[in-house]
Amino acid sequence: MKVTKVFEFDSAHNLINYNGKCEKLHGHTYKLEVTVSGVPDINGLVIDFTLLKSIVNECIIEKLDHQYLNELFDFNTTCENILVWMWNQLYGRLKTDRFELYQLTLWETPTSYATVTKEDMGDVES
Ligand SMILES: Nc1nc2c(c(=O)[nH]1)N=C([C@H](O)[C@H](O)COP(=O)(O)OP(=O)(O)OP(=O)(O)O)CN2
Ligand SMILES: [Zn+2]
Repeated sequence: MKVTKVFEFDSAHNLINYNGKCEKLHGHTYKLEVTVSGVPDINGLVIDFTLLKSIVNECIIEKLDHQYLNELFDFNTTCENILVWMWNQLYGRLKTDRFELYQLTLWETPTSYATVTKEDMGDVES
């Protein structure tokens, strides 16, 4: 079974090696969907949403919210590259005998998003 929690954060960035409006400084209200797969425990929880919130806030949101992403990262701050970083931050924190990180979807605008799954990333550790 899969369970998903949705987060939002606001960050500024500009793309590098890019010819277009996104080479200029601009901001997004990013939306992040974190999906965990596993077997419900005896009380019917795959992972407690409260625990999931606490881990994602610590590993992702507190680091990126109201930040200029180009100052934090040495890679081009595309959705795709940010997702790989997020996966590596979260994978080890969301892996137990009963559940694990399954999918991340990052919305950059209401019409643009990227998704990464375990199939894309394999068994990487943070
Ligand atoms: N494959 C990718 N392409 C682009 C990315 C990206 O992360 N991955 N990022 C950008 C820019 O950061 C830009 O902010 C988003 O582009 P776009 O969807 O074109 O933004 P709009 O505000 O124009 O969205 P509309 O909903 O179409 O108005 C560019 N490309
Ligand atoms: Zn952008």
